[in-house]
Amino acid sequence: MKKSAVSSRSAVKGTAPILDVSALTVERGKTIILRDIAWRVERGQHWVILGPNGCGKTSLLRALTGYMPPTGGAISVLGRRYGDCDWRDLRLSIGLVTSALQISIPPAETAVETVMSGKFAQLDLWARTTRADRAAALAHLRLLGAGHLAEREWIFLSQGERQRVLIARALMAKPRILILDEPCSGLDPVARDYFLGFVEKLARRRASPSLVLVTHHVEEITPAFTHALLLREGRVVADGPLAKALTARTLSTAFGAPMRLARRDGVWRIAFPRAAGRGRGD
Ligand SMILES: Nc1ncnc2c1ncn2[C@@H]1O[C@H](COP(=O)(O)OP(=O)(O)OP(=O)(O)O)[C@@H](O)[C@H]1O
Repeated sequence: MKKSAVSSRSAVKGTAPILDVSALTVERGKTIILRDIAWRVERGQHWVILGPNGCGKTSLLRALTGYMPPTGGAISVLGRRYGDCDWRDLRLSIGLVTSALQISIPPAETAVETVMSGKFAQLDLWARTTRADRAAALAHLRLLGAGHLAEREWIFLSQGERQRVLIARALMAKPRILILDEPCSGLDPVARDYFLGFVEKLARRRASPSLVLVTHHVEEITPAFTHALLLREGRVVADGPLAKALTARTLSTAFGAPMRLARRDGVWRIAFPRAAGRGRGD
């Protein structure tokens, strides 16, 4: 039986995975950016994607959101496959919070306006919104601990505040999966800890979309994350439940350097064996 037939049947039953990526390959010229990626996100799972610079994380996100057409394989969202239906429709099920968005926000736009613009997953459309949209936007801001910022203009928001406003904005479209692309970059350690507290709170809500956190840092994996996908050179090194997929061995393979991994007081940490501490002064 063809895979698409299986997918659409399970969608009818309401049992389709939220995201189903199979044999995904992306090539540009002679460069193979992603090779034969298989990845499945089921309801209630929260994933972390880890891997070194250039391993293909951003390319995978771009493929998932329809901006990087694959050269092979298939991507389905809730049983509906890219190529078989309007990709803009599928896009609405996938919220993406990425720093690339930040330059597109008008500097004088208030936080609540920015959040309302997320209803259509497009910029500059808040003028078509209603009082109910405004109430929803304020509720999302409050959920992210940013209710007090509602009338503050974008240009005045700190980096951590901007990230929370962009997450509230992404929630306006009621996505089934919410991708946070390196959301902690640029945050100081205290702001990072505070921000991760909100991510954890969001993940633990019953109505939360499945979260996908893209990061280089294991410290950012809060307890609500259940699964991990590790990439290296465009390939999957490991995927599955955290306890199985995230080990010293898989991390060392993904990052191409020996590492130790430990979890203390709920916080993951890596350490480098002494001999591998190149240039660290010890
Ligand atoms: N359109 C393209 N044409 C050719 N090569 C590309 C293209 N887009 C990305 N690449 C290459 O694919 C590889 C993966 O890039 P990608 O940006 O997905 O990595 P990444 O894991 O997100 O890296 P980082 O952690 O540094 O953000 C890189 O070597 C990049 O130069």
